[in-house]
Amino acid sequence: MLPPSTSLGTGFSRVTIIGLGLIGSSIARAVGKYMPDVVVTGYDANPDVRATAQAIGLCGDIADSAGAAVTDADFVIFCVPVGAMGAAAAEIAADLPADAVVSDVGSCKESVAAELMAALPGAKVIPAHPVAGTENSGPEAGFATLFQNRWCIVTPPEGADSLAVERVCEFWRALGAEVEMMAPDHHDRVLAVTSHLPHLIAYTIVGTASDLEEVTRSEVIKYSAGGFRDFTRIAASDPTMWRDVFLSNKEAVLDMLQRFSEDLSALQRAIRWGKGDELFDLFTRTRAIRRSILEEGQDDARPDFGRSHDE
Ligand SMILES: NC(=O)C1=CN([C@@H]2O[C@H](COP(=O)(O)OP(=O)(O)OC[C@H]3O[C@@H](n4cnc5c(N)ncnc54)[C@H](O)[C@@H]3O)[C@@H](O)[C@H]2O)C=CC1
Ligand SMILES: O=C(O)C(=O)Cc1ccc(O)cc1
Repeated sequence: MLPPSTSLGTGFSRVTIIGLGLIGSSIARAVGKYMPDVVVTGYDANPDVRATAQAIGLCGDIADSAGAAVTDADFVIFCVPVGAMGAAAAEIAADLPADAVVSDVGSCKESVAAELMAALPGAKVIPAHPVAGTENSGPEAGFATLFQNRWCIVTPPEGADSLAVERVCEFWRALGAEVEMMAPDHHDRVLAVTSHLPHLIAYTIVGTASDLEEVTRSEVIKYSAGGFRDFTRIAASDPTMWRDVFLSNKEAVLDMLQRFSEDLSALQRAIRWGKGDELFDLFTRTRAIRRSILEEGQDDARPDFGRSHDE
């Protein structure tokens, strides 16, 4: 039997969020907005973050230990950097109610699922990844509409409790996301090319520009045209979070990087030998991909892409 029904049928009435940065605070705000009957408890290892969360009234209660945050929970979501998932889960192991569902929002799924299941043997662990975010971090960066019309990929382990899977899917739908199910290793390969490699390229190009001897730093800032500016936004993303992503999704990222390097070398040759048709053909194909993304309607939730935090 499900507990008394809450809004939109997730069955969850007491949600605990561990990690109150961009994603944790966005979930807290979104639950407050779209599931007002659900009680939200938050915890963050950083006392300054807890104090800010308290001051801005992020959730019903801010606990002062991870264990205390979960004692009454029926749904616990880890929103900490992927390298901190195992340690954060170990902290709640003694206090997690037996029937609670556990999930996370980590950008890599195979390693995170393994760490959560190892730290919480017997728990109903249903990992997920909302493919929505910004370059900002911290509890004040979050906003309730972050997940609206964005994908959330749910990666249930083999033999997962199907009711728990459905409740996690419903939770994300209630926050406005579209849910897709995927095997964790496939998720990690798809995200390696669509998210992790682009971040690596942005970090590299901004680093390269700032290391150039003959172009001054102020010239880079002054003359940065659209393309470079877009890279600087991505390269401003949280260093801890992205260090952890690359170390956790090492195999898939290295594989995609190898393919990327080969394609880059081919472009290098095309430029060197004046093969304009090769460049033109590639740029025509890539323009079509951009147009299909826009037609898909997975528009960007960031405010500087035409939406407001307060929507
Ligand atoms: N930033 C983004 O755009 C997206 C991030 N993610 C994933 O969401 C997770 C969180 O990312 P953000 O919210 O952006 O990071 P953030 O840096 O804004 O927040 C992370 C919070 O976790 C806390 N924390 C670290 N270790 C902890 C521990 N052991 N126990 C409790 N709290 C702890 C930190 O103090 C910090 O407040 C990461 O796993 C990331 O891969 C997923 C989708 C998008
Ligand atoms: O800000 C951006 O461009 C992003 O790509 C946000 C993002 C970062 C990490 C994720 O796992 C999902 C989304």
